[in-house]
Amino acid sequence: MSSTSILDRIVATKRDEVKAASGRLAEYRDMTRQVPAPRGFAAALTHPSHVRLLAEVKRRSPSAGDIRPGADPAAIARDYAAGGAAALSVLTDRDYFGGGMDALHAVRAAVDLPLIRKDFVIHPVQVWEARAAGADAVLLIVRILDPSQLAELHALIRETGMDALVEAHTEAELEVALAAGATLVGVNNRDLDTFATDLELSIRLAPRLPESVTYVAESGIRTAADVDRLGAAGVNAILVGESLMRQPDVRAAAAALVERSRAPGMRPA
Ligand SMILES: O=P(O)(O)OC[C@@H](O)[C@@H](O)c1c[nH]c2ccccc12
Repeated sequence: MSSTSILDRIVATKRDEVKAASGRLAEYRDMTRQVPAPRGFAAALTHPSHVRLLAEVKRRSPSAGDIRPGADPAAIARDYAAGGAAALSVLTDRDYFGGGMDALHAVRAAVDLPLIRKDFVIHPVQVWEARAAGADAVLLIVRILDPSQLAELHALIRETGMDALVEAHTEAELEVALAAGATLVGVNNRDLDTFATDLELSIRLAPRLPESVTYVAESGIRTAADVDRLGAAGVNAILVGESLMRQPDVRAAAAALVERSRAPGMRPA
């Protein structure tokens, strides 16, 4: 029996979205002249001895269902900023994650932190659309791109002045990310085909990362003890969505992780 994975379905949806939007590429490119230059996203996630929090606005996911239905992205973003997040991730996929470009625009207007457009990016129009909305970085997922697409999109993101967060889920994908020249790399602890999450993955792969690369551990991060383990492994930043979005007091929850991530000796010298 063959089954279509959720990731395949999401990418099929993206192909439709991109087809509908591709005629607006020039319009988005023109709009980028009116928006402020990108803020340093990777720089905000890099500190010699602290772990930095990249906090995600995430209302829903295919694995968890509703996480915080009806959440106001701008209000969540302000709470994350007040809690000490270094940068924010905004899911712009509508059908599977309950996000949207409207959420990215709203968050851009609400906070000054660097922002990443979190989506399943497969086409240049999505990069220009992100920059036109004031994004400072764009996610690229190795698993859904062939090497020439990855190279093309990576180069385009850098040309716009944004940073690319290149996401891997296996050692082989990590090698592809590094070979593409990525200087900001994420290891997603969640398998996008099965949704199984294993925090150990980003710890196991940490030694593969050169010192010059900013390393982000992604998904399934909940507790101060998780931050300790990831910090000891040398990660620069943690990408956290669901566990923060589920808290009644989002600001306090973010602040608790941030406090831990600044503890002395958090990252090995
Ligand atoms: O909600 P979590 O488990 O804290 O995970 C956040 C983030 O890592 C996750 O949303 C994510 C990482 N890579 C992605 C790619 C597409 C969609 C979502 C993701």
